Amino acid sequence: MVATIIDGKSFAEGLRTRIAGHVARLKAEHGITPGLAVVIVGHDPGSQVYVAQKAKQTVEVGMHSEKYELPETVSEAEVLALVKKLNADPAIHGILVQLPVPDHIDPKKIIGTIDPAKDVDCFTPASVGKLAIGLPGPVSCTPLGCLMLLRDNLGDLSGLHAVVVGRSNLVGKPIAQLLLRENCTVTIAHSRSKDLPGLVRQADIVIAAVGRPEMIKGDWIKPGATVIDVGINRIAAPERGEGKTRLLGDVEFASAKEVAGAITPVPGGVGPMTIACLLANTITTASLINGLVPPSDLTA
Ligand SMILES: Nc1nc2c(c(=O)[nH]1)N[C@@H](CN(C=O)c1ccc(C(=O)N[C@@H](CCC(=O)O)C(=O)O)cc1)CN2
Repeated sequence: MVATIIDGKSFAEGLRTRIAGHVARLKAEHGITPGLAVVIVGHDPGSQVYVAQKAKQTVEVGMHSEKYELPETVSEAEVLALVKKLNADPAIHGILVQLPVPDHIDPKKIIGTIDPAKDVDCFTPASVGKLAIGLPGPVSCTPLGCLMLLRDNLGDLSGLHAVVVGRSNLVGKPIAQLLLRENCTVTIAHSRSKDLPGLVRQADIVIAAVGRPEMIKGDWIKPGATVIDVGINRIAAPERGEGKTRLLGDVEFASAKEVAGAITPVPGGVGPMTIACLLANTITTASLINGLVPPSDLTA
C-alpha cells in the first residue's frame, strides 16, 4: 500500500478562504473587525519567520494585525505591561506571545497574564480547563489543525484507536483531549513508554509529536493507519551546501508511506495548519467577546 499524502498546505489555503468569508460577514453584519496582536521577544530566526507569516496572513484575511518586536534584553515586567495593555485594548481580540522566549523571561508568567478571552493559543490554565470539559473557546492551534486534517481524511473518528506519541502541553495533551471528544480510544505514549513500537502498531491513528527526527519507523505502523506527523526538526544538510538545513518529521516518511493509509508530509503537512488555525481562533474569540456564536466550521 502506498499512502495518500495529506496536503496540509492546500487545506490551510482553503481554510483561510473560509476565514476571510467569516471576517467579511463579521464586518458587514456586526461592524466587528477581528484584531490579532503577535508579540515576539528576541531574534530567533525561526520565530521571526513564523511571526512574519502570522502578521501577513492576518492582513490577507481582512483582519486587523499588530506586531510587537521586543529586543532580547527587554525585561519581563515590560513584556507583562504590554500584555496588560493588549488585554485592555478593544481593537484586539487575540493575543499571542511567540515561544520560545529568552531564558530571563518566565513563559508561564507571561501566558498566565493573557486574558483567557483573548488567548488564541489556548495556553492559559483557564483555556486548557475549558478545552478539557468541552466549553466553547479557542482550541490550541496545532492540535486543532491535526483534528481538521483527520476529519477531512477519515470523516467520523468514533471508536478508532489513536496513539499520541508525546505528552507536551502544546500538542500531546490537547490533541489527546480533542480525540477523546471525538470518541476515539486514546493512548498517550512517550519516549519512556515500554514497547513504544508495539503500542504504535495498535493505532488506527498515529499522532507523532515527540520532537525526535524520524523516531517512528514504517514497521511500527499498522497497515492502512492514518499518520499525522507534528514534528518539525531542522537538521544540518551539508549535501545541499555549506550551512544548509532541511526539515524532518518525527516519522520516517519514506518507510511509513509504504504502509500507512494516509500520512502528512514535513514540510507541508501540519505546519501550515498551525497559522491558519490561529486565524480561526481569532474569529472564535472575536465572536465570543461580542456575544456571538463562533462559526462551527472553525473550531473543534
Ligand atoms: N505562541 C506560540 N509559539 C509557538 C507555536 C504556537 O502555536 N504558538 N508553534 C511553534 C511554531 N509555529 C507557530 O508559531 C509554527 C511552526 C511551523 C509552521 C510551518 O508552517 N512549518 C512549515 C515549514 C516552515 C519552515 O520551513 O520552517 C511546514 O511544516 O510546512 C508554522 C508555525 C512554536 N512556537
